[in-house]
Amino acid sequence: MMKYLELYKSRGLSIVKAKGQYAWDNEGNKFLDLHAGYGVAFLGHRNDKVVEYIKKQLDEVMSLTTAFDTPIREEMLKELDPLKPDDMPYVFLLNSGTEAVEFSLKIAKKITKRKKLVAFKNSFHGRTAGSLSVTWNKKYREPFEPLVGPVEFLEYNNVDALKSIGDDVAAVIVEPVQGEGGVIPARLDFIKAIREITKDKGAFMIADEVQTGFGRTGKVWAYQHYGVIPDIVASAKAIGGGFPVSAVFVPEWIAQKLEEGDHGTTYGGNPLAVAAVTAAAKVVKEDNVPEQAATKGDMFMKLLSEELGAHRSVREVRGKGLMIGIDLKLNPGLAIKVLQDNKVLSLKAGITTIRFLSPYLITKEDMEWAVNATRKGILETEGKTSSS
Ligand SMILES: Cc1ncc(COP(=O)(O)O)c(C=O)c1O
Repeated sequence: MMKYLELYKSRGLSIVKAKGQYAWDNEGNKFLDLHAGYGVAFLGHRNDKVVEYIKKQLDEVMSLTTAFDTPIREEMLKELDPLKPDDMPYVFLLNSGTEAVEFSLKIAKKITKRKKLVAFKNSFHGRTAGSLSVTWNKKYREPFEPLVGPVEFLEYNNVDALKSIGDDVAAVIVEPVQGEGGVIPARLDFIKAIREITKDKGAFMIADEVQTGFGRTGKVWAYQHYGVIPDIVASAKAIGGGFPVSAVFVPEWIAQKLEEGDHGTTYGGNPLAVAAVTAAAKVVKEDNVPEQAATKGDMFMKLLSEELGAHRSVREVRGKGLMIGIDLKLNPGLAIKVLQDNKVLSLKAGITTIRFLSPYLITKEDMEWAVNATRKGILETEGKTSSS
């Protein structure tokens, strides 16, 4: 009998159905899904519009390289246009977040003709060679070295540290809110300083919006909270409405410097992925998703702070929009298990943070459900530590 390689620790659940912000296991238990497949299901599981578009496309063309035009691609470009990152009318589709980062780094290296990359402590950009090189966690990186380099890791949210960026740097890659690293929003002065210094030194500023992008933080793109415009935006997760697809956005001047063969992908931009992005873009606009994420995120964060902020093991409730972390002074593993026992799926970030990547459909009742389950998780964690 074959076995699946367990590179992710099993959560001990068999999920048989998911819709909106909920998932059901094989015993009929209903879960509030704030894990959402690492945030992929931000537009809700099996969003009606996304399912409709994929089904329609399945009946037309399923496999095709982007060397051939399709009506669905025309439609996608039209739907994405009002949502595109500022001044970035060119998009290229890939299949995963890590690939979007790989291509972004390649663009920067090719155009600047420089090799050095700058990333930040606690960053996460993926696990293929290029993206892994700019990922901070040594556990992921070291067994596979030498990777792509040289890479310098600077302290996140430290403006002074940016002074070491010289004119040998091809790109500075930054998450506007660090996700895997612990749900840490960048400070305004930090992002502004990155933009200024990269401009000054002729380096690219790459916004890794794989986790933050497409409405989750309360703006379509999280960099838009900071009043700057990066050179390249890498996106994935939410942009496919649940379908595996990623995207790299670039301005005209960069597009003009790229040529045939600079990057490629057999599956990237396939008609099903394109249909999914088209539908996802429609949903984001028609349902005012970023505004909903902003309002609901504020409400959820306020509720979590008010109800749980005073617990002795809670260090901070933080985030942007519906990207929320509850940072504990203890390991969050037990709390995440208790949350799951109370039918709320969440995930870990950094070493001490419970992370909620809620679909935008979350309701006030769902939030109360999550708060109560989190309280139980925190109390049990505190009980364990005080009695041990
Ligand atoms: C900011 C960021 N970049 C890149 C990635 C890698 O994406 P993927 O797992 O789709 O390769 C992730 C995944 O969590 C991420 O959060």
